[in-house]
Amino acid sequence: MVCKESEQLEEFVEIAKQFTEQGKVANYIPALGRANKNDLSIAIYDKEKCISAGDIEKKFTLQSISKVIALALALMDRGEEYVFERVGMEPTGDPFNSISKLETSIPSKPLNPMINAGALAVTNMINGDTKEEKLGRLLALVHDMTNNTDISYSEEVAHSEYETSHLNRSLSYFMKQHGIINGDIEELIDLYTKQCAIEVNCLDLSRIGAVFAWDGVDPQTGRRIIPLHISRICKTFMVTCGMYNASGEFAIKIGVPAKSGVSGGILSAVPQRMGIGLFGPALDEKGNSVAGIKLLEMLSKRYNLSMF
Ligand SMILES: NC(=O)CC[C@H](N)C(=O)O
Repeated sequence: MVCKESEQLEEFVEIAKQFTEQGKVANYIPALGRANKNDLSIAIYDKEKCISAGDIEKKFTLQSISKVIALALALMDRGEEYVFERVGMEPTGDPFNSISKLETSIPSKPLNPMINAGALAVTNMINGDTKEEKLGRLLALVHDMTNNTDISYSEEVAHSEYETSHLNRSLSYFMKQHGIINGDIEELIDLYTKQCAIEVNCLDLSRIGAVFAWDGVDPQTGRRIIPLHISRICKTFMVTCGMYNASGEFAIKIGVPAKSGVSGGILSAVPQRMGIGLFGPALDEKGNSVAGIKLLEMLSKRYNLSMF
């Protein structure tokens, strides 16, 4: 399906773009620091059509958005009992990379799969004999959800994060000590950084959103990609933890399941209505796309998107 530029959407983008000046691009992963902070683009995908505004061909890495896809795969591979024995279901109220609650939570396990500790534990659960096979299986799921088999990962971004992932290594070693994860930590960090470096554009992201919006079914082809109960779990985590420690405010102001990443991408799934993919690399202090949130807020008000 071709995505058509929409004048109305373009107007919203122009207004939201004014907020990019208030944000900063992430630079703790050196390769992300080169993004243009004034970019803002969006694609909206539903059963009948796709509309867009801005440069929707531009590629960006999934970063934390990959956490929700890895969770779907781990749940398909291992089942709910196994996964939730090792990762909790509660929001943290802390930044995404916080280490503090790992030690103080009882039992000692990451509070949810959307923070880095939980995501590392989830990635460690993906089935496969080698890290290449695990990454291949994750990419295959992304290909199915987007209907785009060209998607791969950015070696540059993966390498850049791998070289600087000291905190993620610490989280992983802590969890290994506590029996939450097993295996070689360097292999896990290699897989996790490649997972985070999977490159998509807004259209791909909107198609992923549409699969979640239609409970695991691609609304275009009618093909089931993720079981209904797993899609529901993923969407629930998107509501409670998807925007890190801004999830509460996001639920009030926008009211749709969403997952953000430090590259500036936001994936949203409006149940039974649309998938939304947007990219705006200028981030607020919590690590969410500042103009992206403004744009979603305007769209939610205008089209009454809140599910609450
Ligand atoms: N919030 C994010 O997007 C974080 C993802 C990033 N790869 C990290 O682990 O730090």
